[in-house]
Amino acid sequence: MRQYYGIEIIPTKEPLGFIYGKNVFGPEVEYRRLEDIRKSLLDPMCEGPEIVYAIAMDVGKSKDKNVLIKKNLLFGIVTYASGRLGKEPVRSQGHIHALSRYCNCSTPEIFEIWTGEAVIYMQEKVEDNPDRCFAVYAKPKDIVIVPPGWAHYTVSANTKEPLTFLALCVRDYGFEYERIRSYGGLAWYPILEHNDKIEWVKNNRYKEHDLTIKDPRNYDEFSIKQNVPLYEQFEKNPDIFEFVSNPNMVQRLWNNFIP
Ligand SMILES: O=P(O)(O)OC[C@H]1O[C@](O)(CO)[C@@H](O)[C@@H]1O
Repeated sequence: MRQYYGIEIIPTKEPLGFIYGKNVFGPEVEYRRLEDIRKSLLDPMCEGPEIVYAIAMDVGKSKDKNVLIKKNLLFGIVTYASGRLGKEPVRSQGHIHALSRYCNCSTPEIFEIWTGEAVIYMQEKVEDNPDRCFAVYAKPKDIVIVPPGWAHYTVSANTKEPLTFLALCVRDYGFEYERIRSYGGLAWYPILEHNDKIEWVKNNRYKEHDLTIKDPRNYDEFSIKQNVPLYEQFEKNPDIFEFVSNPNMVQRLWNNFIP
């Protein structure tokens, strides 16, 4: 893993967290505990690991810190506990990106899966009609973009190998939870069926809606390549990621966006 992902950050299981390599900076992890995320789960009373995931926001190579600041970008890394949340696989609670002060708009996020398997679930709106809902099934090396304003959560889809992913977002990130919690979560819940396969259950607090299940795609229009480490792409050409902190510069690409 170290060789491929272009930056030396090693996920640890006990305690859940990270070891940073030489010349790599990163903070103490923050934890999301089961108690913090219950309101967005299918069964808010479910049993599961006490600490569900560990997050380090603002990691990178020391040499790149100034560029990250200048471009108003931030890499975060997240690693998940094993286990399950009642019938659901281990997953994040889900959020919408709050408005950034710099662009006065919500911002996108780019995910790169490192270990395990992920489903990146996303829906256009958190209203009675959530509009389009997608579940993108991603494996190590896959890159997935979540557009500005969409609500999303990330599922650890392989019960045998917990998920770790890198994400690129705006530096002044903020998360909105209240609307999601008022609906008891997002419009679809993943549940683990026989053979640990994921099935999708509608959240009936939303009106009639569909789910599109898909694989990751190429993002040629953003000049982002699949199968080239995200961090390496940033090192080579940080300019291509300016749309993350300034999504309005590619406004036309967000219309009818398919992840
Ligand atoms: O707000 P939640 O759903 O607990 O998840 C927080 C994590 O989600 C991510 O934004 C990925 O969506 C991480 O970068 C972040 O730390």
